[in-house]
Amino acid sequence: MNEQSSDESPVLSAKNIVKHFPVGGLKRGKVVHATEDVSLDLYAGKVVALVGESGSGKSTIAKLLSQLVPITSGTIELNGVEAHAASGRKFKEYTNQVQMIFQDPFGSLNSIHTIRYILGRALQIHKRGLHGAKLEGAVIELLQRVKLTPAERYIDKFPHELSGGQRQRVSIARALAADPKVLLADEPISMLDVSIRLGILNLLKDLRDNEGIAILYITHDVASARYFADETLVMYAGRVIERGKSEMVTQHPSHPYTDLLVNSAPDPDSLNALRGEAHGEAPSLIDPPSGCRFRTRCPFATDLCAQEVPPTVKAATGQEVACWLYTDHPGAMVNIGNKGDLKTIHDMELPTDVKEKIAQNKEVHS
Ligand SMILES: Nc1ncnc2c1ncn2[C@@H]1O[C@H](COP(=O)(O)OP(=O)(O)OP(=O)(O)O)[C@@H](O)[C@H]1O
Repeated sequence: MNEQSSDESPVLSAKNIVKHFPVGGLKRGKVVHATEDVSLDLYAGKVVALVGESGSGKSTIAKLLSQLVPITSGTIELNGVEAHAASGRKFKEYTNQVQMIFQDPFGSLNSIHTIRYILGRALQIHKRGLHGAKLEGAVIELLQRVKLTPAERYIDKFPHELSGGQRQRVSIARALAADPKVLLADEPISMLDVSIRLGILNLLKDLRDNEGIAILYITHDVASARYFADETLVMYAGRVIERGKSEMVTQHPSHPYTDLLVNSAPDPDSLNALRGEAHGEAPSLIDPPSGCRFRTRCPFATDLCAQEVPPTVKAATGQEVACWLYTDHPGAMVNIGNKGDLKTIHDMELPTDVKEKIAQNKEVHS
């Protein structure tokens, strides 16, 4: 499933995780199929990006991996041991190793406390018995780890006295107070000014490279996944539809949806503006399409795509892709195949009507 050597074990591993949220009101008794059969592995010193448009299930994955919400089925393993961390001591042991960083550095820090208090409190939660000069030293060390230096300049400030980027650094420092093995970063830069985003990504890169922290990086932004992540997983309507080395997934997308996503960059959410239009409609997750969930928007869809969920196969470009086009099935419109001839949907000899449909699709989405 990934490019790691087989003797290296993942720190955090999700196997076939499913999350169905019950819905109320008129649709009582039904469920939102938020994530379906998602597997992913996070390794020490590696970043995995999860990309996809809004509502594709990215945040749900982060919440499941952080044990903030229970999984419907599947398993989560931390250091090879199945994790059931619903509450109490086990939950604390789990969160000592797996920490989340949230999108909103404005809302996630309590504005009535100083940075000294916020970080000191986090340290005391995770390391009992720390106080006095040792606690002060540990707070300063945390500020240094997130490059808020000299630490004395920041330690007595309140969150509202800091910039968005500085606040996000404090949020990261708070997560580091636990000395985690894994950081789950849910859109950590999307609310920040464009000019300071790179600084935060570079800080996370340093934590990956120098401290060996495993990072899940959730983003809408394909370009930042390419810059920052070793591996990229693309989600569509709750399913992973493509995964592989970030460079390949973002530069040579295999799945028709990834192709659309990459070509709608820099703002994949422009896709959302199209909801309701023929080519842009994202499917309902209460009654998701049968078979491939992308088939309602896909120029290559055939009856087969409606009948069966496509298997995940290896494309010639190395990515794993869940699409009938990459199989030899006679029911697929064409077989791009995984036969080693380095073809993707870009260099296909396509029927004119399909070419027109793709062009129309891209025009609508650009
Ligand atoms: N607590 C909940 N109850 C019911 N449905 C939920 C709940 N949380 C999420 N969902 C639904 O699950 C689906 C996936 O949502 P999720 O927030 O994981 O997507 P996302 O890709 O992270 O989107 P965004 O980028 O906007 O955060 C959506 O249809 C959402 O409405």
